[in-house]
Amino acid sequence: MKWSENAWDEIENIYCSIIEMPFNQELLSGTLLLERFQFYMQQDGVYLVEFSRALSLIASRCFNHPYTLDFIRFAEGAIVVERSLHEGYFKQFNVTGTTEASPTCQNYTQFLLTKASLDQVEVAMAAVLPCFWIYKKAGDYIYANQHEGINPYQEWINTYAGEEFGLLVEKAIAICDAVAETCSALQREQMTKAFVMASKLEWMFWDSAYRLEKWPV
Ligand SMILES: Cc1ncc(CO)c(N)n1
Repeated sequence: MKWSENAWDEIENIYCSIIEMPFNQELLSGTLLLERFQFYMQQDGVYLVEFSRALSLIASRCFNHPYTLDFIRFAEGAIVVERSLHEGYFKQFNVTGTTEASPTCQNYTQFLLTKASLDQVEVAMAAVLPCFWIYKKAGDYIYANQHEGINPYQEWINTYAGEEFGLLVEKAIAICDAVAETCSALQREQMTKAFVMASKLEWMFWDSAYRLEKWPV
């Protein structure tokens, strides 16, 4: 069994819970309150900047030139999506100003940056994989189950259900499987642990947007 198959089995229940979340169900029906989507967009802007820094760190730590190039491209992709958020949705939905990270966004991005800088690079690669894989799966699910008619969030749905993003995701999974082959059982376990933790944080990210999460102090 490939490492990724086993890792996905570990998070299947988290993924199922993610697609059932009110945020995603309302996104697919187009009924999600604009305020919640705006909150999400703004936090995702913060997230994507830090995510691309984590990917760049991993790129610099790869031993193998093709992987370095792949991670540089992933980092570039995250910045391109962030820019298009600013130029598209931020304008369309009147989202302004810079934002402080919410508690969950802070938790998630710092987790990724810590893994990317301090952990074994294979573990860092596993930590960023849910960001690709869960979004692809959730994007495909939302795309396939969306309702007839106009959905104000269509462009977002198309981004993650799109073929271009799908190719990046396949590559990220294939790299994790290839590096897992070179790891010990203990190291593979650490990869899976990081993968599961990032999946929990993905769940929390949507939940925090739905709740319009604030700092308690
Ligand atoms: C929180 C989050 N995770 C993953 C992605 C997709 O890269 C995103 N845009 N935002």
